[in-house]
Amino acid sequence: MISLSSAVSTKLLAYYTLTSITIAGTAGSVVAARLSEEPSVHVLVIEAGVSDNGTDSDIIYVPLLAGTGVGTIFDWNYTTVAQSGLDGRTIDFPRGFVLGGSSCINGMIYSRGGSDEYDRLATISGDSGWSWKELQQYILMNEHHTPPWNDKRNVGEYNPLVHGFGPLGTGLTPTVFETEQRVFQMTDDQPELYPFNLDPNSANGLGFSWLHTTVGTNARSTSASAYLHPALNSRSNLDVLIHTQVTKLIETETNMYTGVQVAQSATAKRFSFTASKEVILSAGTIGTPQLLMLSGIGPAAELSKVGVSCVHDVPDIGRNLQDQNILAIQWEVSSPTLSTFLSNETALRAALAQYAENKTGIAAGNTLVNSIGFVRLPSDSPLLKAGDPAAGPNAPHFQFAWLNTFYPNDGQTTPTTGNWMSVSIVLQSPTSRGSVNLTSSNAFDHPAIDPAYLQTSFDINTYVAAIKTLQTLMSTPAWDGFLLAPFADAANLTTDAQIEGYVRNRLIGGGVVGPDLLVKGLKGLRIVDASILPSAVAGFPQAEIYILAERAAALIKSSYL
Ligand SMILES: Cc1cc2nc3c(=O)[nH]c(=O)nc-3n(C[C@H](O)[C@H](O)[C@H](O)COP(=O)(O)OP(=O)(O)OC[C@H]3O[C@@H](n4cnc5c(N)ncnc54)[C@H](O)[C@@H]3O)c2cc1C
Repeated sequence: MISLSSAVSTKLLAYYTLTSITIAGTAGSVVAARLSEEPSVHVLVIEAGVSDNGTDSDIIYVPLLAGTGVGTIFDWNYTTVAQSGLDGRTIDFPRGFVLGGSSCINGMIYSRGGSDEYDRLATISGDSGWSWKELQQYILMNEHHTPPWNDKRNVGEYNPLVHGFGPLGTGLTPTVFETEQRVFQMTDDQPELYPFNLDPNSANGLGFSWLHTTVGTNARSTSASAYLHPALNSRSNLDVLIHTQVTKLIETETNMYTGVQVAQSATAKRFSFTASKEVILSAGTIGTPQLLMLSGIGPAAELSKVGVSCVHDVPDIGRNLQDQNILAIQWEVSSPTLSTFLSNETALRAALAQYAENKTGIAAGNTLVNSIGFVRLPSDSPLLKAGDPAAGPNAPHFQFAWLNTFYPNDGQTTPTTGNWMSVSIVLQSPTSRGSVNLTSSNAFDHPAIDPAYLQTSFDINTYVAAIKTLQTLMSTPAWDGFLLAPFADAANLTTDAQIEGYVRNRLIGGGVVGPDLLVKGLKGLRIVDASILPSAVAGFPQAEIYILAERAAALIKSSYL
């Protein structure tokens, strides 16, 4: 890693021709590391945020602390604009502000989504290379299954054949709670209603499964730790700048963007770097459209509102923002869960001390969420009359994840006593579409983020259907003797109107390029990150982003050689 001042004064400007410049998020780190495998390619990686190895990096890497990076120095700490679908609330919209991007602060769930998700991408892009079948090599070169620290074998809990040999470590829980036993009791009791799916990372996108998370043997695996640092430690053709924000893309020739302007604060001096080949924009769903618009590439009418002159009028930039928000229902239960342990400060301190000592114990593995269910609306559901927004006939409409603790929604306070578990509900194919817009021409001002939650009747009614499905499922015999009572807030969710009120009050946030990912109509500018996905992904997005970045890197490499 180098500082901006040394990059400017010596090495990068004086001695090298940069081949490409990328940004160090989840996707960008994969692309940079893969490109640097070719010694003739020199890559500069630029990250606005902090190092993943500095102060407080335990928050990132200790598996038990997953989730606590939100709202810290590792987060951009964005908030949305007021959401009319959420009774006017604004909600937090976390994104990673760190080397490795959001892979350092996310919930660690690694679930690819079934084949329908990728086949839809291939159809929309017109490139069969994005289909499930043709992506297999990139799927396998991205992650590998690792047994947990206690060497639990996980036999019958996953399918080794669908896991590969890539840098990212993924694994299953070392510690099983009663919650998981009950979930799989339910699939055993009623397989026709609640089918067991051996691995949600297989082509099958439906059913109830054990869940992989991005926990290697005993630490979180991120795109920084798995891809970037090993490359950085062993190659001289890769440089990383942190605390350095790209403020603008530079048009180096007509319609060609191979340069970037950077700065360390709103008032600091601007510097620029130019690549001989291209700039690979991987600033994520908020950063990428923001940067394009700051550079005059975007919808002319929106740009003129903040005094940015439009150089290329591209109406789609900043449109179609989709976010899969989360809603939890919590139950008090009869035996200890992770919540029991988390509310015992002495036990928590002892676990963190044990982890610091030898990387073992409850802090060394995923314990929060270990089982998941992907469910479709019934085929005769009136909600599907106007069309089915899911990726295909084997793609889910909603997802339930069982959490071994009290997972608070907006406005709820975690109880200090009792044993708790929660089920989070996530819509898989929301039809509401929002936007990202500039609030000023200053790159350091946060943009206006409007996910437009619950703007369509399909979205709100599918939430209502999902909650009713969950209520049925949680009243099957498998849960007898374990569930005591739902948390007071959710105790009276009987009518559709009561359920809708709960959703709107409690919910929390969770085709600009061609098939080659080059920005249409421009040269030297490619986008590789979640902002190019045309629709929300069933499952969880990070796995699809890693896979997409692997193929993108291969396409880019072959275009250089
Ligand atoms: C709290 C949270 C929980 C999540 N949980 C899960 C989960 O359990 N499973 C899952 O699959 N997905 C999860 N996700 C989503 C997933 O992590 C993201 O979709 C994915 O990591 C995004 O990858 P990306 O490469 O598109 O962007 P990011 O990884 O966000 O990378 C963008 C990078 O660009 C940098 N950047 C932005 N603008 C600039 C600029 N102007 N100059 C320089 N650098 C810039 C950012 O700092 C960041 O490092 C979660 C996300 C969050 C925030």
